[in-house]
Amino acid sequence: MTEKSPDMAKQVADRLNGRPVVLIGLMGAGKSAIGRKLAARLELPFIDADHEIEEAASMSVADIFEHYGEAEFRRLEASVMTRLLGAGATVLATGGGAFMNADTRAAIGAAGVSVWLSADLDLLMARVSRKATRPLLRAPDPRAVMQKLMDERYPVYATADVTVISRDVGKDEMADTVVEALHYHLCLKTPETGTIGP
Ligand SMILES: Nc1ncnc2c1ncn2[C@@H]1O[C@H](COP(=O)(O)OP(=O)(O)OP(=O)(O)O)[C@@H](O)[C@H]1O
Ligand SMILES: O=C(O)C1=C[C@@H](O)[C@@H](O)[C@H](O)C1
Ligand SMILES: [Mg+2]
Repeated sequence: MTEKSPDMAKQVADRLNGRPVVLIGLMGAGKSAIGRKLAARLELPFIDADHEIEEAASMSVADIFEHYGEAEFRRLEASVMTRLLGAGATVLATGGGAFMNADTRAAIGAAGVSVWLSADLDLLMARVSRKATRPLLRAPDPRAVMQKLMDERYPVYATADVTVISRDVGKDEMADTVVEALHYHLCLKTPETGTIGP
């Protein structure tokens, strides 16, 4: 399927003016899948932070957790995020925990435009149950883990510049919705009132 509004995407890309769009959200929210389609619409490079971490460590995220522990993964994640945020205008899909690091959050705020893909528990569980590669969910009750992560993280994710509710619609429709939300944030909203300008 083709994108709905190439003009809108072009205006968003112009307004980004060298800044990355940084996608945040829980596992299964669609950061990687929607991020790839968003990048195509904005004609920007797509970067997946989890993939970059795997390249830097020459091993999978699951293996880093298993062999070095979560704390070491978080250190590596923070350092990779610093590097990626300096890469100019890109669409950057973060790992689900990256925005929970205060330094990383501040760096995202300074360098980029953050977009939270917010999704409810049922949708997330339906999505993540397709693959067993996520180390945090290798637990006796993955749904309870996801609920706990939602409780801890959603108040922090909610500080993102833009929030898009992840709906059970196709990926192209979701990517179009993100373009529209970015267009509203970057091109229509006035900083003073938060409403549509001038
Ligand atoms: N809008 C959508 N419609 C249908 N499937 C989707 C949609 N968004 C994501 N998916 C699918 O859900 C699964 C999880 O999505 P994805 O891997 O993009 O999540 P993520 O936010 O990157 O998660 P993680 O933090 O674990 O990397 C994938 O199989 C993806 O293709
Ligand atoms: O939500 C999280 O903390 C994680 C999400 C994934 O993207 C990976 O970064 C890793 O599995 C941890
Ligand atoms: Mg991902």
